[in-house]
Amino acid sequence: MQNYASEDRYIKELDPKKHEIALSTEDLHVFYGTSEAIHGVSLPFERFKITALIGASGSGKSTYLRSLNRMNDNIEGTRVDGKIMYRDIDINGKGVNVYEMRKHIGMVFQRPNPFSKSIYDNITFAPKRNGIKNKKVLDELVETTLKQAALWDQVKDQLDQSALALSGGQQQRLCIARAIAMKPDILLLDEPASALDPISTSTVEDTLLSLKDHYTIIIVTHNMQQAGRISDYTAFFHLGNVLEYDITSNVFQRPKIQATEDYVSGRFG
Ligand SMILES: Nc1ncnc2c1ncn2[C@@H]1O[C@H](COP(=O)(O)OP(=O)(O)OP(=O)(O)O)[C@@H](O)[C@H]1O
Repeated sequence: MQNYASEDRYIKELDPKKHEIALSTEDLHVFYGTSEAIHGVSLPFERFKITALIGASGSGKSTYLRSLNRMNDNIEGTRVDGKIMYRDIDINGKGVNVYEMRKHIGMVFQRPNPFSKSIYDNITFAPKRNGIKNKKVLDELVETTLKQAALWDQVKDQLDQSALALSGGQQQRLCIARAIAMKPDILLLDEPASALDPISTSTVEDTLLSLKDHYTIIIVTHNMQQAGRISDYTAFFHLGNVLEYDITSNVFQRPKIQATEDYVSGRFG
């Protein structure tokens, strides 16, 4: 792979008076043992917008995404330095209740991973553990979240059936519904459509577009067309650095950095 200079970069500044920033990182470094996978990334994530993280395999997208709600804490030997600012709190700091924080910053993984339970129980599992016991409230939560995830019409008569009997695309939308049942502010998605067929992919994309009225979404994707279709901002990762961050149409149509142009035009990746 061509070696581009990491100093040659363009990171669009967002004026905090005009753009409400829901989450940001400041000089974030991630190490696996002694190996540094993320080299000081500073990015803002605007509220109620979709930001796509793109870049070749191994460029650090998933590592960075996982840091945003401290999923890397679960990987032994991992160290994360730098700030992750959420509502004026550095959630990478000591003393943060990670369980509480993840209620605000939820995650959906690449492979649909519903629990081996009914559709209804998948949605209500975490809210119940969180103290919601009222059946009417839980019923409403199931209906609202399944509607938001564009799944209600297909499953409303089979809520007691196993989630594992759903198609891959339906399972992924159930996982999105399960994540939003905790009413997070921010949704992190790691290639949520890469295991799906084109029709299911398109439904998941429509779901994400409708969700951005209520959620700030950060999505890792290998699919350039998908980033172009759904995201407002795009960050281009290369060897653990972000070389370009801008409005998506600029990144794809008027990239400022040669590496970005080469990547989005398919010259490497
Ligand atoms: N658990 C781990 N332990 C050690 N190194 C890791 C681990 N996970 C990722 N890495 C390394 O960190 C770097 C970034 O990987 P990461 O998976 O974040 O990239 P990516 O851009 O998401 O790639 P892909 O698109 O293939 O998922 C790579 O060099 C990878 O080998």
